[in-house]
Amino acid sequence: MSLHIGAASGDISDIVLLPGDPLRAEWIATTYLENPVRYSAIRNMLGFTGSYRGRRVSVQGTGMGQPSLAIYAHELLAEFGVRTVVRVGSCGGMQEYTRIHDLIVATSASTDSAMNLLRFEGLDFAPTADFALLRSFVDAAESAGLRHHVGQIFSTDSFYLDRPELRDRLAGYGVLAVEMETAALYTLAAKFGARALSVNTVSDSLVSGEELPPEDREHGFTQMVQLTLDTVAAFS
Ligand SMILES: O=P(O)(O)O[C@H]1O[C@H](CO)[C@@H](O)[C@H]1O
Ligand SMILES: O=c1cc[nH]c(=O)[nH]1
Repeated sequence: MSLHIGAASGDISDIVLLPGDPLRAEWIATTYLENPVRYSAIRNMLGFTGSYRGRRVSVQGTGMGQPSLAIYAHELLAEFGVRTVVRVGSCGGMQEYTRIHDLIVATSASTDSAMNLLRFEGLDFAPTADFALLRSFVDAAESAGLRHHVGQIFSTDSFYLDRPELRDRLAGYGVLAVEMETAALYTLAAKFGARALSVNTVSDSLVSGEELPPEDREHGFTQMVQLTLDTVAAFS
C-alpha cells in the first residue's frame, strides 16, 4: 500500500490505463474487464484490476493536472512495479482538422508547467512517448479505420488560460490539442524506465466551439478504450 493507492503488493497489473476521471476508470473496468476488483478508493481516486483477453490489466484514475497525475504515476511506477502506463484522456482540439471524437496520439508534450524546469534546473526536457507502443496503437487505429492524428500535444496547468494567445501560437506550430497530464506522464515513465503512451479523444474543439457533455467524457470514449486495451493486450 502506498500513501495514495490503497492496494496490496500484487493487486495491480504491470500495465495500467490512466484516465483523469476516476468514474471513467470505473466505467472502463466494469465495461471491458473480466472480474474487475477495485483495489483502491482513497480520495475516491478509483483503481481496478481485471483481465482483458486473458491479460491482467489495471485502470487507475489520476485526477486533473500534472501534480495530481504525478502522485499516482510515481506510486505505480516506484512502488507497484508498473512497466506500461497509457493515458486514456480527453482533450481540446486546437486545429480545424482535430475534430470532436478524433483520437490524438501524443508523440510528445509541450507544457507551461514549471515541474520539469525545476526538476532539470532550467534545462528544457522533451517528454516523449514510447515509440513501439505508439506504433502499435497507430497501426491498430489505421486498421480499424478510425480518425486519428499523431503529433504533439500541449499539457497545460491552466484549464482556463489567462493568455489564450499562447495556445494559439502553439497551434501555429502544429500542436494538435490541449490537455493537462501528458508531459508529466512521459517524464516519469522516462525516469523509471517504463513505457508510456498518451491517447486522448477530442472532447471539445477550440476552433469550432463544439463540446461533448460531461457524461460522454465519463463513459463515451468506447473506440479509444477498446483500441487501447487491444493494443496493450497484444503488445505484452
Ligand atoms: O478527461 P481527462 O482525462 O481528465 O483529461 C482532460 O480533462 C480534464 C479537464 O477537463 C483534464 O484532466 C484534461 O487533461
Ligand atoms: O484540458 C483540456 C481537456 C479537454 N478540453 C480542453 O479544452 N482542455
